[in-house]
Amino acid sequence: MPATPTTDPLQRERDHLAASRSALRAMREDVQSLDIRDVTGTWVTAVVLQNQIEARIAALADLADTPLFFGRLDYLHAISEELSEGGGGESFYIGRRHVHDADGDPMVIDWRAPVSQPFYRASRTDPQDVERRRRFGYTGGELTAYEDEHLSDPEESDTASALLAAEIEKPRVGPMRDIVATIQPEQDEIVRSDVTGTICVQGAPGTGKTAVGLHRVAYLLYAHRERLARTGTLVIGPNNAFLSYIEQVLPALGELDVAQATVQQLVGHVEVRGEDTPQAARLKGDARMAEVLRRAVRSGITLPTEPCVVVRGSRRWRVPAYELAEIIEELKGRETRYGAARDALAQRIAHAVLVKMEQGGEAPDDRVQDAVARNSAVKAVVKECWPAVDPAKLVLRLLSDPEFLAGCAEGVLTPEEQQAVLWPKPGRSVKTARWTQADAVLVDEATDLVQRTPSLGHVVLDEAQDLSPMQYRAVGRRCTTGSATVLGDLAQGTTPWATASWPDALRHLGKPEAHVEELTKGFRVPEEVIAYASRLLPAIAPGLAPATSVRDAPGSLTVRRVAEDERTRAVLAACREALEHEGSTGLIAADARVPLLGEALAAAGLPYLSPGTETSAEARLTLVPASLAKGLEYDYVVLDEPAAVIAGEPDERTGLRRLYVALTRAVSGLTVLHAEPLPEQLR
Ligand SMILES: Nc1ncnc2c1ncn2[C@@H]1O[C@H](COP(=O)(O)OP(=O)(O)OP(=O)(O)O)[C@@H](O)[C@H]1O
Repeated sequence: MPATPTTDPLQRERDHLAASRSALRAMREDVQSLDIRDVTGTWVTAVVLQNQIEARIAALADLADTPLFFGRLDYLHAISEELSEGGGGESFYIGRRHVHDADGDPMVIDWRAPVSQPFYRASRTDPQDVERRRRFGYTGGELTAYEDEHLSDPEESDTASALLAAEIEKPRVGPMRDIVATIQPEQDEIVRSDVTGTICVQGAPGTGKTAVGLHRVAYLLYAHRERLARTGTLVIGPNNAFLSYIEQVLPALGELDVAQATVQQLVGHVEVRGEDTPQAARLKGDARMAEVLRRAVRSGITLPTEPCVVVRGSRRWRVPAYELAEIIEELKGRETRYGAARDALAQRIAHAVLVKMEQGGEAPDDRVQDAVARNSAVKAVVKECWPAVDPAKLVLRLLSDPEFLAGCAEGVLTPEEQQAVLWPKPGRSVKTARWTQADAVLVDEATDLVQRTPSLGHVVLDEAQDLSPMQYRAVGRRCTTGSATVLGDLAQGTTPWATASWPDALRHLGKPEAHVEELTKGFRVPEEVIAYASRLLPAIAPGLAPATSVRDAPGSLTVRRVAEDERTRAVLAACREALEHEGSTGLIAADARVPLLGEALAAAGLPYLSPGTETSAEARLTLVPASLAKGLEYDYVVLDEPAAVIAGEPDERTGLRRLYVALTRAVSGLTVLHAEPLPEQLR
């Protein structure tokens, strides 16, 4: 603190920043100086405690390039103790984490605390008791500017925030960043919605779906820390390139324990080496397969023809076949998992034996029932009538044996559909079979029919529009007792089974009651570019509202026709031109044209990266196959030959959707180069 308090408001804020930094340092030193030798009992508790302490020290690190606070709220009235995280004052600094001084009074409040909420939600029509909202601007680690809104002042009118604009325009280098400083009211409603409810967000490209999903996890972990630490949280994305792009957002928000996976990784019971035709993939992804599998799993259940005779000591106890059959029929009628019912069968037979023992004058207890359940005669009945099922072997048989499939699929799949589902060559063993991605999902379903899949506390499912009904089921069983955040854009669905309606998708997920929210304000793509791309909407997703953009950037779109033999040279020139600007550049091309363009870039001495490799100030050009562009963004995009992007897909609508994805990746400028005609919508 300076000796004489300054009257310069900016300096006062800088002083508060400096004081908060030293308070944070003191908090860290406090933790570092903890001596656990006296408090720990065993070696194990010592290790656990030490790990917790180290995690806490890491969480209290002061990151030089992330400002400790980005906003301040001045309330008209004092806030209740409970809401203010212990601070009884009227003014709060909002940041990524809570910082308190030596007396325990807050210097910075966590953005997720209730008292911070008006920073995101208060408006002139609903000031929420906020007199002044202040946003801070930073250059490097230095606090250099602030912007005020006097929400309760009727004389003041709304002006666009220059700091928000600057934040959005900041060049993209490196992985995705957090947006805590500028979450918008409609986004905040999703971020802070209740943990018990599943929410589905339909949003045009760049409306912040991914950002909102990640911030929602951070918020839920704050609001329900214990519960979610126990049950776990998971973010699901379309591929590893995407997951590495987003992987640093949550750690930057102090959340280090959120798992990430693709759907394929979730269902990795078998090694995937084969590929399906689109028709086979569509059928295998169809929800009707769940019924086929259910029947397959239960197909081995038979009724006994012989009684079960249990010998104990000198006596023999006999459960007649009809009684065994009754037990089996009763268990079949219940919707318990196959494996659990199998365990129950042994117990039920043992119970029947016990009843006979009692009738015979004995007084057996529970231990006797357990022993009888393990008796070889009982086990033999279980093995015969309710055989153990190996899910992978079962699916292998289903996809290899036409008669078995016909038996299980009768009345569910037509004979032609059954033919399409069968492998072209029967599989010999689980290890050697050419499993496809869709097959792995079937194995996952079968596994769950045998034994319940454990549920997590919360799952974020990004780019959800690309999942098949069977994939939704696979994700759904991982959040049966938890909730989900489903994010997607129907216009960007590029799989043969892409979602046509969110209510259908949510039904397959097992969350039919979920709310569907729509985001339409785009933060990535400039107006001119989004308007151009939106011309495809009537063809690819009629009924969806086109996105607007928060930014008008005249000159951000260039569409140029070039002669075919000039095309590669024009692409190289456009990349060079884009690289003259600050930030990242993506060259997006049809997958088939990527090798050729890679060679051309190398020959021209232009170094480039693949998606998933982090861009840095030195390496700013990424060569992106159109199939991997989803979810990613670059400051400048050069799009090579739209006709080839369309031709790379099995049908025109999917081709146009792939093109829509490619057209919506640019933050500052998009250059489209084509030798072949553009699709009619873009002419
Ligand atoms: N409130 C915000 N403030 C600043 N930047 C934002 C905000 N919301 C979103 N953004 C930025 O806009 C860009 C697009 O966001 P995001 O990737 O989450 O969109 P999306 O809807 O998932 O897009 P897509 O459909 O293409 O996957 C990101 O750079 C993100 O940081």
